[in-house]
Amino acid sequence: MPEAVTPEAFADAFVPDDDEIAAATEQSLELGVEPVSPATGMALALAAAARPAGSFVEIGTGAGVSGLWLLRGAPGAQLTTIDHDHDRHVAARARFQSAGHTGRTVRFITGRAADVLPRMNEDAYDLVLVDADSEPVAQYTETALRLVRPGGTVLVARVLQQGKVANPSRRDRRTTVYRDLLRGVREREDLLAGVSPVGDGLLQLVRR
Ligand SMILES: C[S@@+](CC[C@H](N)C(=O)[O-])C[C@H]1O[C@@H](n2cnc3c(N)ncnc32)[C@H](O)[C@@H]1O
Repeated sequence: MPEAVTPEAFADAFVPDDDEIAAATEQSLELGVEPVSPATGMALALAAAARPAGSFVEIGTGAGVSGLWLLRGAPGAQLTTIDHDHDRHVAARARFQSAGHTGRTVRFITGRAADVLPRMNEDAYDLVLVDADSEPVAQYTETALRLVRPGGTVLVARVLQQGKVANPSRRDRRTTVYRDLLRGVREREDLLAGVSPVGDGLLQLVRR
């Protein structure tokens, strides 16, 4: 078992190494993208594994780390991944190919989420991961809930914002956006909602 000083570090160290994900992580950092943490990635893989042949959407490809995790959990799934940054998509495409995922498995849509999402089919996907810009996160989440079929899962990364969301004295715009998102989904009868403190916080929603 790994030795680690904090529960978070322990949870990250517990995740087995994966060369492809390590390479994508390195490339992300070179491109100035913060990828999901190893423990968050494994949480994505575990959620994905429940839909082995599912159709997934990812908002915020980066250099491919979170997408590789989703496909590690469900190698038979199909992933549509959206990012407005062309260079990041070039990098991610290379990483997916290197990991053995062909164009039949991964579809890239290069564009702004606000333009792309309204053109996607509703009730058509099994899982949507939201990990893009923060200001429209509630809007993305609402749209994601329309894209998934009943029983489908929506995951939203980084919802705890380095602990700021849990601290009521923190009222900056970004923190408030995530706090309002969590408040808004907590008691909805059409959802099952939970927050996991993994990484920077992962909101997990199931559409009833
Ligand atoms: C935090 S990074 C995603 C990291 C990635 N999920 C991972 O774990 O490797 C956020 C990504 O969202 C993209 N992005 C930001 N705003 C966007 C928008 N409005 N539409 C589409 N992509 C956006 C950025 O280019 C960036 O690659």
